[in-house]
Amino acid sequence: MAATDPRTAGLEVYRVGGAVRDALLGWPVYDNDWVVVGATPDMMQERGFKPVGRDFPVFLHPDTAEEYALARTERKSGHGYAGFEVHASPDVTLEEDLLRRDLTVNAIAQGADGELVDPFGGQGDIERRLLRHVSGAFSEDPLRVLRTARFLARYAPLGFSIAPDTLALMTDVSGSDELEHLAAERVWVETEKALGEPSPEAYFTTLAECRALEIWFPELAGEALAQGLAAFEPVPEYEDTPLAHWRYARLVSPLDDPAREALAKRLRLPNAVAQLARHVALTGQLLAAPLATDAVLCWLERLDGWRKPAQVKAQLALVGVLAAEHVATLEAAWEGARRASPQALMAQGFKGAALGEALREQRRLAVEEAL
Ligand SMILES: Nc1ccn([C@@H]2O[C@H](COP(=O)(O)OP(=O)(O)OP(=O)(O)O)[C@@H](O)[C@H]2O)c(=O)n1
Repeated sequence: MAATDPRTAGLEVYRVGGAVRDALLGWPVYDNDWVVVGATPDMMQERGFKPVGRDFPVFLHPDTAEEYALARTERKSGHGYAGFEVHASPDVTLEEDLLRRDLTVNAIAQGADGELVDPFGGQGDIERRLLRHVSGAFSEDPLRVLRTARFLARYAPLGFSIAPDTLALMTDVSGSDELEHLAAERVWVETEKALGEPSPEAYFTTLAECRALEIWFPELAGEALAQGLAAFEPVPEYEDTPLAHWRYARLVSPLDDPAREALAKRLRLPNAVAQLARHVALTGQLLAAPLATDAVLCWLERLDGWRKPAQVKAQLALVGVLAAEHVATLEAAWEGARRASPQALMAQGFKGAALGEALREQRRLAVEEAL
């Protein structure tokens, strides 16, 4: 497309990153990233590209909305993302831009003629099924520890592993205080993506191996990880609840409540995810023993089942994959208990604490009947 596109005619443009990698793997490519060598921001804007980068010069193509970044080098000068010195100028070469990237498989460029530029052996590493860092610059961005673990969660089924030297670098980064300086939201974004991949357990076992797990997920370090991973599957398909969120909730379901909440707080989880994790833990506890009236009533109460039916339905979907034989019973218990009506009891003269007690007793009887 670059060859015929008037917007990029005369510019030195390469397809880079994930698009080239996935095309070489024979995977579908939905989204192209481009690097532009020898250009200035003015040249891009004159051609109608829209600047979007705050920290470095990136532009959106006015027609395709794909990202075009000017070739740049980066140097670490402090902690976190504020601490990057970016140098983008027309004299930065393609090789220099590729050198600053994380993994060799992500550092392959493809010219308009289809020719690959691969100075760091990315194609060889794709053939060898190896995730390998490009250079020591890998360590300048601690997010790459999580990204590499996430790529393994995606590509492990293809036979990929992490090169020992790269794992050693990841361990060094975890041992410095760099990883702690990441924003919790970025850690969650990587984790959420990893949880949606074909081998999510590879993400967590890799983080354990390079000792990053104990920094961001200390509650899952050691024996807790094996327990969490054993609880990973199966999860249901339920309306809009993403697979990644079910898996997260199952992973942390063996933890005790304070540990689960501490993790949610550290990761600054979206409320919906933290709540799902609580509910999934409740369901796990319910199913760990034979169904008993008080336990079922308590489960329904803690799911806020009278006011929030969707929360019970989601957990019934989970019961459907964990202990299908209980679904009909629990559904009947819930339907029965929901029929208890505060209005009817008020009409009979109940009020205040006595109303609450009478209501609970009616619900208890309905649950008992269903069991
Ligand atoms: N911390 C990062 C983030 C990105 N990159 C580089 O920027 C490219 C694009 O990054 P991104 O879009 O985040 O990832 P993709 O590789 O495209 O992967 P995905 O398939 O997950 O989108 C990567 O391939 C890599 O070359 C990097 O070196 N270090």
